[in-house]
Amino acid sequence: MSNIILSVKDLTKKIKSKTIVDHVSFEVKKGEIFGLLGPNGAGKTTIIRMIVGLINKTAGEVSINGYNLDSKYTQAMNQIGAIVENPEFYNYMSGYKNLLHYKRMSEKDLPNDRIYEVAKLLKIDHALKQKVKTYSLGMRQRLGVAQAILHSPSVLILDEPTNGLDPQGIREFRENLRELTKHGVSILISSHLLSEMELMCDRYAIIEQGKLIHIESMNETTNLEEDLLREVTFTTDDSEQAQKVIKEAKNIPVNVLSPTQISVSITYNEIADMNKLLVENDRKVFEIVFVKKTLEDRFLELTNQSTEVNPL
Ligand SMILES: Nc1ncnc2c1ncn2[C@@H]1O[C@H](COP(=O)(O)OP(=O)(O)OP(=O)(O)O)[C@@H](O)[C@H]1O
Repeated sequence: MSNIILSVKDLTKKIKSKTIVDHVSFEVKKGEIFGLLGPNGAGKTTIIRMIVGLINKTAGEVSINGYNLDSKYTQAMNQIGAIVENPEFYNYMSGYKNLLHYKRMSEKDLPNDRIYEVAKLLKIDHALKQKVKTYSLGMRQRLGVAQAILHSPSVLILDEPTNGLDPQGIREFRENLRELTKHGVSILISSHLLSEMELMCDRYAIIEQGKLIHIESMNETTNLEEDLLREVTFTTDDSEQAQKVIKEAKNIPVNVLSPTQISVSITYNEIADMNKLLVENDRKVFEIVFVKKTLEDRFLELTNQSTEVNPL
């Protein structure tokens, strides 16, 4: 069985003469959380709407768990669970009844136990008897995911799912999604919030003006071995002396940040040498801080934008 659950090839959407999505290709693997990241208007929602069959694509191919969206539409759709707009519920019915109603509409003959199973997975089992109108936004969101995965899809697709959630809600939601991946569900998620994507995704694609400009895995973003210059801060007993030692030995710029702190731009592999140099020249080194590259750094490097994307 293939490890690729969702495959998108040359997906394109034109509306009149405007190309909104331009030959976008990516793959989502089993059990991974894959992010579509990009500023407002980049085309993320349009990509998702094409994948879930809400709008027609102009060109390209989508297959979900091996089923081609064009030739095996029903089978492909059965593999998808999605929340593209805010999920709608019957507010005066309980969470359980909402899920039961949804289950009855499902093509699959699902056992009632499946309701408890998904509710437990999303940690709303304690609230199943309560009316949905009493649910917090976070709980409604989780009920939406429970509903979307009721029929055991291979891939869950979420468009900006944390919009409006508070930090605690976002955190819980993140944990819920991670839990789902442990049960083999793959997740495609879109967001313009860099920090959120950084914590949530295993891999992400950057979308800009309808084009996919880069795919990267989160470990690449924080890969310490790569040969890139980073800001490293050394806390020593004497900044002036430390600066002198480094300048004489290495002839590189040294910033004095405080009487005890200096910073230099070096690679990860040079940190140990720099420490040795300072110690051998009688400096006491108390702390070394290596500034890891964040997703925001990568985003700005790749897109050259001053950032429409909220860096929070
Ligand atoms: N039906 C349409 N007709 C014309 N233009 C459209 C249509 N749908 C989307 N667009 C345009 O396509 C571009 C991409 O929109 P899309 O909603 O996919 O972006 P997005 O990355 O999801 O951004 P957001 O986070 O704001 O939803 C935007 O410039 C939008 O105005």
